[in-house]
Formats: sequence, structure tokens, C-alpha cells
Amino acid sequence: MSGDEMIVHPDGDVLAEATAARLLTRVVDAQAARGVASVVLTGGRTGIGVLERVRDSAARSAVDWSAVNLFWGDERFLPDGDGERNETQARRALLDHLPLDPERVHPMAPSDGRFGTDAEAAAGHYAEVLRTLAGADSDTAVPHFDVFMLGVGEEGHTASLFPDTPYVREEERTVVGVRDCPKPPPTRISLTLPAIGAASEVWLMTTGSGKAEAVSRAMAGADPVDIPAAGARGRDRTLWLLDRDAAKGAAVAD
Ligand SMILES: O=C(O)[C@H](O)[C@@H](O)[C@H](O)[C@H](O)COP(=O)(O)O
Repeated sequence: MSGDEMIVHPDGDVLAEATAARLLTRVVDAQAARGVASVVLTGGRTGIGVLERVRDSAARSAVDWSAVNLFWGDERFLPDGDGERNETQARRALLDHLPLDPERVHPMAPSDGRFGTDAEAAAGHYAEVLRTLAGADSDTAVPHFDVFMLGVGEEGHTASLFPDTPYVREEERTVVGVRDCPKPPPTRISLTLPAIGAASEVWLMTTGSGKAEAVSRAMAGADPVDIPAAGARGRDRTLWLLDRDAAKGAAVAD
């Protein structure tokens, strides 16, 4: 567990650019230390914007992309290639432009794949993928994540964990099928708060005044059942990456 740190950028463009630079540096550092880096991607405008800035950065060639493991923190349970899938958006924004090792890219199943429309089975399979990659000696059921990127919703959701749902209360499973989501599409797959909490660094990234209340409540230590983003904490570091509007009213809790 770690205390929160807040970094406020002037606007969303600067936030995306600076976070892309931060991500590239973190990946280079992880590769220098361990040979590989593992990053968990998020959906949402802010997260995809960061990936676009990585794509456009000259510094992207500092990374050995063949030694980067990529995961998703959540997925919109839609057919393969659907433009609303987080995977599709991430591939278009960045992944299609990189010399990645396909074996190291771990998307969640689509709704027309081997599990059909059974989101719970697809979630169970992703949990198995994570457990296998964690290895037998790991004290967690998920592999080492260097950076876990997350967006934040106006009512405080993060990944596909929405307030006052069984999914945000989940304490055992690392991945859940999520039904009846208030943000479309209604069916999703999401890592849970315990899985997020196994990451070295959690980066909560958001912009705009519509997010300010959720951000300030999360940083003030709200109950994660009410404000799920309040429960997203990294082992070593929890970083709030905000623009000025989203940071209005936020203060780092003691
Ligand atoms: O797939 C998704 O919808 C998400 O992963 C979700 O948690 C998102 O990150 C937030 O809703 C913020 O989205 P914006 O950055 O677009 O506000």
C-alpha cells in the first residue's frame, strides 16, 4: 500500500503528453532492471489519448517493444474488432504501430469468441491467464505489473468497477464478468480491486471538472464501495495524474 501523490497538469493535452513520456520512462527503467516491462492498459478517452502520444513520441524507440507484456484492466464485452472495444482502440492508437511480441499481448475475450456471450467464463479464463503468468512461486494470483493505468468516471468508477456493486466488493477473484453497467456497453470484464492492488504503480488519469468531485472524494479516503477509484492503490505508488479542472478540490489525504 502506498500514499497518494497528485500531479496536476494545465490541461488534458499536456496531461496526455506528459503521461506518455512518464510511461516510456517507466518502461525503459523496468526493462533496465528486469529485462521486461508489464503494463496494464485502460479504456476511456484519457487512456487512449496517452497511447496516441506514445505512438507519436520519438522516445518510443528507447523501448524494446518485443519485451513488453500488455494486459487490460477492463474490457467492453463486444464482438472482436468492434470499435468500442478497449482492445480495438488501443491497437489503433498504438499497438498496431509497434514491433510487439504477439505472445506478450493479452487481450480479454470478445463476445463472439470461444466463450460466446458468457462474460463470466471469459473473465474466469483471463484470471487463469494471469495466474499462469504469475508463476507458481508468486504470492499473488497476477503477474508483476509495473504500471496499471486507470481512468475515472464521474461517479467514481474505475476499470469497470462501478459504485455499490458486488464487483467492487469482490475480495477473492482477480477478474469478474460485470453486468448491468451504467456506462455502455452494459456487459464488461474487469480486474478487481485486489488485482489492481497487486500492481507496483497505479496511475489514475483523468481530466475535466465533471471528474472533480469523484477525484476529491477518492483522495479524501472515501469508501471504495461508494467511490471505486478510492480503492485503487499500488503497492509502491499511487499516482493521480490530473488536469486543473479535475484537480479542483482535491487534496492528498494524510
Ligand atoms: O472502458 C472503459 O470505459 C473504462 O476503462 C473506464 O473505466 C474509463 O476509463 C472511464 O470511464 C474514464 O473514461 P474517460 O477517460 O473517457 O472519461
